[in-house]
Amino acid sequence: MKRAFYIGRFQPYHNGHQSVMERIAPLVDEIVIGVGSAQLSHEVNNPFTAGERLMMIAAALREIGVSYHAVPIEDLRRNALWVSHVYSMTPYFDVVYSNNPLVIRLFSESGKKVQTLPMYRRETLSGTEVRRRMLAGEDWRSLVPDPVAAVIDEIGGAERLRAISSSD
Ligand SMILES: Nc1ncnc2c1ncn2[C@@H]1O[C@H](COP(=O)(O)OP(=O)(O)OP(=O)(O)O)[C@@H](O)[C@H]1O
Ligand SMILES: NC(=O)c1ccc[n+]([C@@H]2O[C@H](COP(=O)(O)O)[C@@H](O)[C@H]2O)c1
Repeated sequence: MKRAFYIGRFQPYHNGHQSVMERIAPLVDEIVIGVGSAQLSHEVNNPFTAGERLMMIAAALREIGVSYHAVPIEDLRRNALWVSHVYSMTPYFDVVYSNNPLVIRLFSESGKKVQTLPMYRRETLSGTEVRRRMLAGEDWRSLVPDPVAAVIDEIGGAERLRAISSSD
């Protein structure tokens, strides 16, 4: 059984994340997905709860049909202990896929195999751009899988983000 680990904040889950999942899925038996900064929500840069992000991931991955475990992971103030913290919360995995320099450094130093993947249409596919468009009232739905847009609509995500932003 080969498992890959992929962590992100998924604020929200977008088509860049989906392209990463599609590329990893054929290479492994299961994907272990870390929902990072799980303690954060209701902030302009982190509007969604860990539970809401789990709903987005479930909706998106139903389309791919990959086996996965999604695990919320809260941040820890000590980077040197973070990899052990992740291990304590996740099923065993063989390889990490990430483009985050700190994540790459911490897992590499622990001896774990780390792979990077090329960014996919990064000029538009970022959580930052999806949130910017939600705030500006521009089209954000085309940047996320349709089932994720449905989840965000169901929880009133764009309205929440605008309300949080205007009370800042
Ligand atoms: N367009 C993309 N193509 C490939 N990988 C991506 C893309 N966008 C993000 N990633 C990668 O997915 C992982 C999780 O990213 P994250 O959830 O922080 O998304 P983000 O779009 O970078 O978010 P934000 O803009 O909110 O900081 C990281 O390793 C990140 O580099
Ligand atoms: N010390 C820590 O808590 C620590 C270290 C490295 C990464 N992380 C988390 O891992 C996730 C990485 O995801 P991104 O690639 O989306 O930034 C983030 O949620 C980040 O906060 C946490």
